Amino acid sequence: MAATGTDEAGVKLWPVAGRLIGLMRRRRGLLALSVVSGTLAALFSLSPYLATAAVLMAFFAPQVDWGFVALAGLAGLAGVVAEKALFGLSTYLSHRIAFATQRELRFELAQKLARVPLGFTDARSKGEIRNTLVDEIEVLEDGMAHLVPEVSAAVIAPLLTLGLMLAIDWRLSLLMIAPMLVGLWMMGRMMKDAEGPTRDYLEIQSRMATVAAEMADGIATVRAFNQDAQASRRAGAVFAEMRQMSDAWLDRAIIPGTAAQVLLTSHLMLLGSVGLVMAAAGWVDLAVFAAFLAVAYGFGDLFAAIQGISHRLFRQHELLERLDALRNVAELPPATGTPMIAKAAIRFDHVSFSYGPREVISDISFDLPAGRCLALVGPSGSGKSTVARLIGRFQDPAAGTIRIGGQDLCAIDPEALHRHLAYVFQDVFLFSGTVAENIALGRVGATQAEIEAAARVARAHDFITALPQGYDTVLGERGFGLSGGERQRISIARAILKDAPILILDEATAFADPENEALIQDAVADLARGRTVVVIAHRLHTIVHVDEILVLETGRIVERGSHAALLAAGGLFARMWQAQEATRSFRHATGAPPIPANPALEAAQ
Ligand SMILES: Nc1ncnc2c1ncn2[C@@H]1O[C@H](COP(=O)(O)OP(=O)(O)OP(=O)(O)O)[C@@H](O)[C@H]1O
Repeated sequence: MAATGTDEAGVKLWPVAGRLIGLMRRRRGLLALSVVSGTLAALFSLSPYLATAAVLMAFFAPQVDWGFVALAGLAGLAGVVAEKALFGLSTYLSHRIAFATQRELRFELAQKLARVPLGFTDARSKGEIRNTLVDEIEVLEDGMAHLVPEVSAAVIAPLLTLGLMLAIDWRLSLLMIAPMLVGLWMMGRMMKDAEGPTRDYLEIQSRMATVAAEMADGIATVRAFNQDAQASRRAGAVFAEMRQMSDAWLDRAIIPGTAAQVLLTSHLMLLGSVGLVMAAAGWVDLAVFAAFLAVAYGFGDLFAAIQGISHRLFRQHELLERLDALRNVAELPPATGTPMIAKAAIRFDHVSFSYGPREVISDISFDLPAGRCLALVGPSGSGKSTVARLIGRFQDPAAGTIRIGGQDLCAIDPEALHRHLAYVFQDVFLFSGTVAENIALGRVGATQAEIEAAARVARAHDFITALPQGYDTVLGERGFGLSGGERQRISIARAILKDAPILILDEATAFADPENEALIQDAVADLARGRTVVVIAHRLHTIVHVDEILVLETGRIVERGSHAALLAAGGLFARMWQAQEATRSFRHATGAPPIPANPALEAAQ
């Protein structure tokens, strides 16, 4: 048994059990009840063997007491009934506790994900997070649910029985447990060997989840680029890796595993043969020997249960480590200041930011008074979105300070901050729910009338009412069924409903249908009016009248000023403008629909 307590690899199973129990500590009353009923069940499980032993001892006595024999038989039977009932109760309770704990863990992790910098979820694949949140916590639940009844069965009852047996005859007791102890020691060695492979196994399993999620999420892109074969090859490589490591583990485990199994079940043979010789020689009482044989028979089952629990606990060890890794991710430091924002003015003071070792924002400063509009322009990858995300404190800057209403962003309560900000991103996330629920994301508790009013301003009401169930139409996992333009308008409706004083707008790059685009721009115009606006602009003619334009290149502000001033300066902005104007003239010359100007930002003045 010692081998299961601490194997030499340093995987200490008792602390793992302790941690699992720790996870369930909130329900310690029920847990105690489960332990008591599990222990009693384990003790009662020995009753048929003890009853048989008693019958055999009575049978070998000089005078057979048939009344006692009948009583022992009945007691054995009653013990079996009690065992099943108590085991059922223990399992029922431990499952209830485990389900509740599982829910708490998932909830805790979901909340945690809301508090970590968004960069964390960017960097880790969605599949990996989903794997921990869904699959790995499911396995932990299994560990928690089976821990108490199985530990009771595997440890407490054998220990008590062993004590009793030792008191009756230590030599026969030794014969009974010696091969088992060697078998358990071998199992411990195997677990030591399995530590690395188990970690690899879980890591590959996590990668498989990532690949599966990518295949499901990116299926359209994969097909569009005719990359089915390539994607299948990538997935196939991970599946093959999993198979290879499972095969290798099987090859390594089969011989010691079989030997351990033989040892764990050979106690009956050893006790039977050596004990018989001892009984024949008169060294032990025949009745005691017969009783030991009966108990040893049941003892084997109990030791087999130790194997089960050790295996389960061993797996939980790795899962707990992975869970801890997620639970211990550093959160954005909590705000220390007041939850109020006085004015919707934004100021960047020498702000820099890096993704890992790579600096993507370098020494950026600007001042955006409340109610004004700032445009961020620049080549792809120049850092426009990163600046916008820093305003929402998706990440904290590595250097410099960002202030809203004169307060350091880090001193503003995150909830207050997000109440003051509305984002309209290009990539609109629609969750599985009705259209109304998706719009109501902008303000919890919004009434149907408010939702509809927002949808009208967002020029979304007409297409929504044309949907099969109108506002009650359920949208798919990623808003399946709505066009890009329609998604944008849902997103604008959300922002209108939110009515935040600061608007961060990532201007949609392209919509095939100019009518749709005109609608969006009208909606944005209404949304932007009277707010402080930061717009990531891709089409330069849409920001002709904004208060200030920042031109970014590789994370630095290379030019700044009004549209006219930047054109006159003849720098990067002027070159970008000329390139876009050339495209617009070409579209005009070829009769392609004109790209409408963006009245939104003019209206925001
Ligand atoms: N999660 C991330 N991890 C590492 N690097 C990132 C991450 N997100 C963005 N970057 C890098 O940061 C730089 C700035 O990206 P950002 O998205 O801010 O540029 P952008 O100007 O908005 O580009 P675009 O116009 O193409 O949207 C880019 O070089 C990009 O590769």
